[in-house]
Amino acid sequence: MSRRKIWKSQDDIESDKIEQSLRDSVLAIVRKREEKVITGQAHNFGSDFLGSLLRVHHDADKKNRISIDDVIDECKVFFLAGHETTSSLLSWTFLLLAIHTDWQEKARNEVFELFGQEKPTAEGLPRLKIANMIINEALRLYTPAISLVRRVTKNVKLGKYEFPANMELHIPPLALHRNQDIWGKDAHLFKPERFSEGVATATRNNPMAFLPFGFGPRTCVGLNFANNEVKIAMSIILQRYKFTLSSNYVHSPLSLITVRPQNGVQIMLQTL
Ligand code: HEM
Repeated sequence: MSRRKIWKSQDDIESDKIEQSLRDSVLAIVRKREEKVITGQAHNFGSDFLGSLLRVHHDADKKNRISIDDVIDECKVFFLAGHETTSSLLSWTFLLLAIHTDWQEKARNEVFELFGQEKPTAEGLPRLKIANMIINEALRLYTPAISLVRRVTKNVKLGKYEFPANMELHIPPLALHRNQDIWGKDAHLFKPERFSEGVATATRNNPMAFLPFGFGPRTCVGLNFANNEVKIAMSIILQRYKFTLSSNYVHSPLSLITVRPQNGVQIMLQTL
């Protein structure tokens, strides 16, 4: 049953407007892509995510089709889930590299060894071992998503705990990521070397100890995409600049869907 408010506050009106304009923007992109096929400028909808959605939307068999509202919703989910999280990870990674310039130097050396002054390549990205360790350590200390939500489908007994059906569980990855029993007394310190032998060794084969992308069937579908995106941005910046933290920076992590630096991360760039 859909619920409609009889009286709308100023915030409700504003939020409806924003939703409508978001929908209109996505719809304009969708229509532009469709137009290309209709006018014969393109033979198909494209090989990216939007192309895949449009193929299903226009499937010859009506039973397989998804509605235009589904297409728009999927685009909104991927845009929001993919943008906020990755920008949060990039910000924290650069904060940590601006403070720990020894690791910045190690990461830069690796980038130069693999790519020189050239653009990062798809084959080279999985070989960025130091960058991977740094990204994992940033994800551990400043995990962008600080709550994973699950609903209990039936009564369950787990050890001394009983969970009734329909209960909502909020799992806090940050509490696990900074737990000294799991990570040791230096759990609060930035030490990418923890991940030198991979995540399984760092967590002593406890997959629940490190949950930046969640776990199980609903684990983040953009995990590899995000990892590559951050590695590309990191490589391009490291190839061009050295950087340190500005004295204007005030540490104030703010939890607003993701955890972000409230006032941004101010860094001082020095051209190489
Ligand atoms: C650093 C970047 C990212 C982080 C930390 C992150 C984190 C997460 C987490 C914690 C979940 C919930 C998993 C669970 O409940 O077990 C999730 C789900 C999801 N993420 Fe990401 N994500 C990131 C980037 C992306 C990107 C780039 C995309 C898309 C391009 C994306 C798309 C999604 C989607 C669609 C879901 C829902 C999956 C489902 O319910 O089946 N994420 N993400």
